[in-house]
Amino acid sequence: MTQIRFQTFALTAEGLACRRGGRAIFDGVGFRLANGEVIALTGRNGAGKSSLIAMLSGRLRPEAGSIRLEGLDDMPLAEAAHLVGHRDGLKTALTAAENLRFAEELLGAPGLSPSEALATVGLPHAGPLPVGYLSAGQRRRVALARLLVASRPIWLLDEPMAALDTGSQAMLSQLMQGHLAAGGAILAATHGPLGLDGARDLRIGP
Ligand SMILES: Nc1ncnc2c1ncn2[C@@H]1O[C@H](COP(=O)(O)OP(=O)(O)OP(=O)(O)O)[C@@H](O)[C@H]1O
Repeated sequence: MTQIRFQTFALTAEGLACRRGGRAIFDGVGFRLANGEVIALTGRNGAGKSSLIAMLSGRLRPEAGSIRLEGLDDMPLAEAAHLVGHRDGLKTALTAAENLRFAEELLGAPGLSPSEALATVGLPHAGPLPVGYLSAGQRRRVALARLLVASRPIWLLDEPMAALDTGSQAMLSQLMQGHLAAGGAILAATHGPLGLDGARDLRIGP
């Protein structure tokens, strides 16, 4: 049985509005996300899914509305959330293990070691390889392995299944299930199924 790792928390967004390049992208977006919950963020291309994730990770200011994290001893959302964006954010000249060591030091809250995390995502031999040598799906899996080297309660994932083959998609569903069972929460922008029971749909845009 999975052990609960995370304290009680609730992330609440109300009346969020987004404007980019002078254009209104969405407004009136709200949700509540607490321990063990998952939200599948859906909407057409350009609806603003990545923009909403950027707001939640503190990289983009909402035009209106509020984002509030309660619990977790008043930890700021930027420290509680783990972002895997749709660009993988890896340093291509560094090896897979070096990328994960970098993430471990940057993000704190140690989880698995880089080699354990790589084995978990099915890349046990990729540690010494420069990330630039890896395929798109393998790079994606290294990016997802960052979720495991630093233990943070809220996962913000932008198109996490992109570039993954069927087996890797199943592996990711299992990782997400484990995170939820440990008391974590997930908000994932997606165009397809996440393979998780009980995911709530949050659709933005027309
Ligand atoms: N830095 C920026 N400056 C101006 N406009 C931007 C910027 N980034 C995104 N946009 C615009 O904001 C809108 C929302 O983009 P966003 O990437 O959030 O959509 P999305 O729902 O994630 O799309 P997709 O499904 O294609 O990934 C788009 O019209 C996009 O062109």
